[in-house]
Amino acid sequence: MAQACTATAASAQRQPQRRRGISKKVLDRASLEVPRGSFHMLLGANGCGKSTLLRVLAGLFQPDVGQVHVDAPCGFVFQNPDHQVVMPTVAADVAFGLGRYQLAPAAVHAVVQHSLAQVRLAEYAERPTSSLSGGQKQRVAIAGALAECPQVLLLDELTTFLDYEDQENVLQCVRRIVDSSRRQQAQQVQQQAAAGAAGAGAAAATAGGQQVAHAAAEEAGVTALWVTHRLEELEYADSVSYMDGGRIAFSGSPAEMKAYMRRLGAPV
Ligand SMILES: Nc1ncnc2c1ncn2[C@@H]1O[C@H](COP(=O)(O)OP(=O)(O)OP(=O)(O)O)[C@@H](O)[C@H]1O
Repeated sequence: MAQACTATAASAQRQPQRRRGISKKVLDRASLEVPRGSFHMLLGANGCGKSTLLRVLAGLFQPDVGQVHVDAPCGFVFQNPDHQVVMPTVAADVAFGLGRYQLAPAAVHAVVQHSLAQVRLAEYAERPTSSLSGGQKQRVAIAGALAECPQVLLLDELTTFLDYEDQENVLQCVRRIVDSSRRQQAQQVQQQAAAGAAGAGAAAATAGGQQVAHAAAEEAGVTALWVTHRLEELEYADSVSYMDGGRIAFSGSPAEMKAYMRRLGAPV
């Protein structure tokens, strides 16, 4: 399957502000592959380098060595929604990033409503952002990222500051976004195959349809890369990578990940 993001042997050091002159290796030849159209989790203990790798993928932080590829455009959502949701109303916040595109007000309104519908907050457009729960704010932040039609969502520990119900809501929200993007992609494949059938006769259309289906699988919609240290969030993922000491130590399915953790002696 094609990859939406890759980091190849990325190494990086960081220098704590209070300890100038002392730098610490945070990424140590980290290599990550995120399948296109998947909900991929990057799991690991606090401080192992997950957020740094996510920032490297987003272009917010440069590695010392290594190579990075990310399907553009990509959207980043931060751990603390109070750092990202800053406008007085929900609609204004989702529209914030659209300011650079010179869209007509009606087009902005349509994009905002569509993005809010994707996170199931369509009724909240005129609400003050100060009245939202943490989970609702995270979904508004996700809607703001979606408004710019990303192919990749880079999501940094979104559940850290949320209660259990909000954690579930945000996880389900991302799962739905990936699934509905896949369904839309599949529908486009069918429509294109049907158009091919109408134009080229049934036998040729079957082959043509297969080619289109293959091409669409290569461009399989929105990819979500979700950083977390919570093993219990794995049930929402299609695939997972485990980071340890600045390196990707394991990648596989959630079931394979649990088996790997059991071999390490973790209570899974
Ligand atoms: N801005 C920074 N300046 C200096 N050191 C930093 C900075 N940000 C992170 N670090 C250090 O880099 C290491 C990796 O941090 P990072 O945030 O990437 O890890 P993480 O796995 O995402 O952990 P957490 O879950 O705690 O956020 C930590 O030791 C941290 O102290």
